[in-house]
Amino acid sequence: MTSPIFRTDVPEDYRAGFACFVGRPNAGKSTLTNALVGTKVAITSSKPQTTRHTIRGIVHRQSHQLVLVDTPGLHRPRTLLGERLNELVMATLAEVDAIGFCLPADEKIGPGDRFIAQKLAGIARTPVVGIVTKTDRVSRERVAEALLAAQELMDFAALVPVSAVAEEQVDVLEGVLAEQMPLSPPLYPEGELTDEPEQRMVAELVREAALEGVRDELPHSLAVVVEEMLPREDRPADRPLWDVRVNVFVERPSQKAIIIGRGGSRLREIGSQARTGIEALLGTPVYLDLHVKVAKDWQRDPKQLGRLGF
Ligand SMILES: Nc1nc2c(ncn2[C@@H]2O[C@H](COP(=O)(O)OP(=O)(O)OP(=O)(O)O)[C@@H](O)[C@H]2O)c(=O)[nH]1
Repeated sequence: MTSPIFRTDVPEDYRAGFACFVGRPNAGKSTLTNALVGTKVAITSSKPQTTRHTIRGIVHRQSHQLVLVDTPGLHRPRTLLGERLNELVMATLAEVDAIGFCLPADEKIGPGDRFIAQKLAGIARTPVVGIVTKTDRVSRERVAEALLAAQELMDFAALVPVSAVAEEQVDVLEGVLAEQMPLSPPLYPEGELTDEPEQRMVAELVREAALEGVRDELPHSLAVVVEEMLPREDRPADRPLWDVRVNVFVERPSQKAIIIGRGGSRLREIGSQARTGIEALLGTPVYLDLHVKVAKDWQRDPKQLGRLGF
């Protein structure tokens, strides 16, 4: 994906490579990525299917480097967008050095998990590590049961129970994933946490804010595009301000009304929450200009999908 930086001071047994997490919606993939990377890179939300884009976080250590590729959930496609997402996931899976299959400890294995297991079985080259997530939510007995159930599901290179929230076993999982990486010098320089363009992360922050507390069907109908991100001219050097112009696309006028809220109240809340995140990300105050637009049936229209960056 990126050309290696050849260093002479790394140990001979240094390992580096790509890993990604799969699992049904809400399995805990984004939270786990954040726990490993230690910074909020991937966007989490209590609503399923929020991770649309491939966002990488990098775990850089003395002995290994893990480049985490956070993919959208692999699920049965219902729309053209769903199909595109699955294609994207399969393409990513074929390229990585290890796959972490997340299975939440607080839920039984279901058809969604079997669907993913069957897909993964088709990628023979890549080792799959089974990860029983959210172990803090259940008893030790239930964790043991979940591990046994996972073992029945498919052949794993290793099986690790973990809690990203309670930070239990995160280091163990990191070690197990590192073992699966090929011998290689680091692929990215130290300190580089993500190679996602900032604009994409800004778009994700707005998307996350817009999804807070809305009805379940809305997430699929939202796309966010950053139109412009510029430092404002005529500002003193010690008091910079960035202008960030963002469009939120929905499919129907009724959805536009939900996002905007009574007298624009929801949109103001979305703007203020997103701005806090964007300011933290960019390290500068921003003026956020948010617009809500209707793009009819964008999920089914290839031309619109292209324009919206899918
Ligand atoms: N208690 C507990 N909750 C967790 C843990 N990991 C994730 N969660 C919660 O589970 C929900 C889903 O987590 P995400 O990390 O967004 O899940 P995801 O698999 O990335 O979800 P999608 O983007 O929808 O595919 C969030 O509300 C998290 O806070 C954990 O270790 N313990």
